[in-house]
Amino acid sequence: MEEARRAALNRVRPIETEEIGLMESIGRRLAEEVRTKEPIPHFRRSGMDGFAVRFEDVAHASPSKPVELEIIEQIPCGKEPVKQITKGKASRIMTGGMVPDGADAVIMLEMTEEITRGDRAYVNIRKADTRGANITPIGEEADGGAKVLEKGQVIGAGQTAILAALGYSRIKVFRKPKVAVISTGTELLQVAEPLLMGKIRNSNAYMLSAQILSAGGEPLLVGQIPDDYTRAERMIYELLSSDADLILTTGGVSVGDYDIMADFFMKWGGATLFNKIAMRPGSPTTAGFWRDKLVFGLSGNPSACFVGFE
Ligand SMILES: Nc1nc2c(c(=O)[nH]1)N[C@H]1C(S)=C(S)[C@@H](COP(=O)(O)OP(=O)(O)OC[C@H]3O[C@@H](n4cnc5c(N)ncnc54)[C@H](O)[C@@H]3O)O[C@H]1N2
Ligand code: MOO
Repeated sequence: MEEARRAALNRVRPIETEEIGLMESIGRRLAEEVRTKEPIPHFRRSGMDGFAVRFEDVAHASPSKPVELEIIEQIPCGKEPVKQITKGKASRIMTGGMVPDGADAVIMLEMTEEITRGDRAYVNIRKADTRGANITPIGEEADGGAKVLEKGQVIGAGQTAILAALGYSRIKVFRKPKVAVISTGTELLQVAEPLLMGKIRNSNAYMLSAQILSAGGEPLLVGQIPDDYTRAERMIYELLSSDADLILTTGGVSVGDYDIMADFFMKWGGATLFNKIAMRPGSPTTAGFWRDKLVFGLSGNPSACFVGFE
């Protein structure tokens, strides 16, 4: 199987790229690596609601010997602090807030008690914690210029969040490959048709469309044809000079009298890469290429067709 995979992959060329909006890029593949422009976070960030302090001031604080500090500023998220923390001072800070200069620890609100005397506010600190406690230093999550996403990665929820956080409103992605599907089989009915003796509805074309979509391609259901060699040949040659990037056929690749795709791959103008794979289901999976296009002859047997595609 690895050999067959390699034979096919050796023939593929990288697809063109396009630049699209962030929302449209969800589910697509990145055409370039993504690096941070600034460190993340780009300011010292508090991880708790509490008080920004100088560790030195509270190093010996305990429930029985709390340390009292004067509150000099309120720092909600999104505000740049204006006051520096000096000896005996503290600022009230929220989770996600910017830690003021001079502070080197944030004490959780639960370890403190606020008091007011006259028109001044103070806080009693009952626990010292450690130097640097509850502060995310600049660049802790990623340095400025660090590679955070690889070329070729699928843009899922996490990747979308990263792109948004880094300020990418337009994304360079690979174009979706157009994958043409031809279903062969005289027994095939359209999905909406009533059943007839000996006939079945074409389920492979829809199963393959779902697989193509999951793999990031654009399915084109180009036709459902009977086991008629000339029609199949004409359809494939037309597709080879169309804008389809890849051609898939289902059915007719085994040794039966009407297995027209097996004949096609023996006689066509392209090169056949393999016409059997040591796997089950999917043993008659066939592949060839013509100029720069791959054509896969997948089995008609639904489970073999599914596995052959994967
Ligand atoms: N004498 C031999 N007979 C078979 C061999 C063999 O080595 N010697 N291999 C068997 C294996 S394994 C498989 S797999 C199948 C492969 O057959 P084909 O890929 O040529 O497929 P068909 O004969 O056209 O159809 C097989 C089966 O699937 C149904 N089918 C076909 N198209 C569709 C469709 N679009 N949607 C749903 N179902 C479809 C078709 O009616 C048949 O029942 O060959 C074995 N035989
Ligand atoms: O090889 Mo067939 O593909 O067993 O079902």
